[in-house]
Amino acid sequence: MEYTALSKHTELKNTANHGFLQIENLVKSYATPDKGNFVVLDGVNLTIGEDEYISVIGHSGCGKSTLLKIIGGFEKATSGSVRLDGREIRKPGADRMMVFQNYSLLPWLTVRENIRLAVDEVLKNASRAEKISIVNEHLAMVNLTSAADKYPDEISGGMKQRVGIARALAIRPKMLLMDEPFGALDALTRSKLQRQVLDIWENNRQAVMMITHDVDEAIYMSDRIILMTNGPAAKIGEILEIPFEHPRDRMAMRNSQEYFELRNHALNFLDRYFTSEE
Ligand SMILES: Nc1ncnc2c1ncn2[C@@H]1O[C@H](COP(=O)(O)OP(=O)(O)OP(=O)(O)O)[C@@H](O)[C@H]1O
Repeated sequence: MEYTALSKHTELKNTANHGFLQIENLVKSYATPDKGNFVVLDGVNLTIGEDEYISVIGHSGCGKSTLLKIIGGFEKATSGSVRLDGREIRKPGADRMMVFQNYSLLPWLTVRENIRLAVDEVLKNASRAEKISIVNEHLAMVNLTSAADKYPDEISGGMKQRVGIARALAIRPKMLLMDEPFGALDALTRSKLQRQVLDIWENNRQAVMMITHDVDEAIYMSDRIILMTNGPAAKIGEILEIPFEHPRDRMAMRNSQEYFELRNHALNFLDRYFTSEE
């Protein structure tokens, strides 16, 4: 299969002024009992702007979640540096919130209480009235006001994911880190929630890094797509710039020649790496 070169949209290294999150020469390896040192990420360089929506795509096991966890402060880099707003990331912090695929809600708390707990932990100096107002605002933002007093096992997967997103946004992080946030949802719910997340982001822009396996989702939502090479020792293979203005019209985008080219380019990249492994 021929690999289309979209040079106007791709770059191997960041040269633009996106310096809110700065990742330099990031290496992550694990000591294993049988195979010695196992290198997962081998020299990742990336900078992201404070209001940019970034997606990360790559084959299973290439280290996408590891990258996100290092930015989240849950894993330590073996070498290299990761800075947010000029400060080295060493541990988790309220400036970065994670949204996982498996919801991770506390089952003994209601929807409202799950969001309130995060607000209480992070916004310690806010008054009670302010906290109530923040929780209500974020419940409304994801259309969950009427489900506020239900427990996680009384609501659907899409609703649970909306609680996770509302909880993450309620503490007003500088950066939102999402690990396949729509992966467990049916196609219709997925599409609605993608739109909802974009609506929220467009009204209140912040830095977002989202892992996905879905090229269409990545093109629809992101400003840039990070295409990872296969692991072990994965790196950034290419960065694909998505030129469509926000807010985006999914149907109009999909019918454009440019969308078709971007989609093929990303799929060919993934195919090429997949084939080279065989
Ligand atoms: N604590 C650990 N110890 C040893 N190896 C690990 C550890 N955590 C992750 N790995 C390895 O690092 C590699 C990357 O894992 P990671 O979960 O980041 O990949 P991924 O790209 O997110 O995969 P997927 O798309 O399947 O979720 C895998 O080979 C995994 O087995």
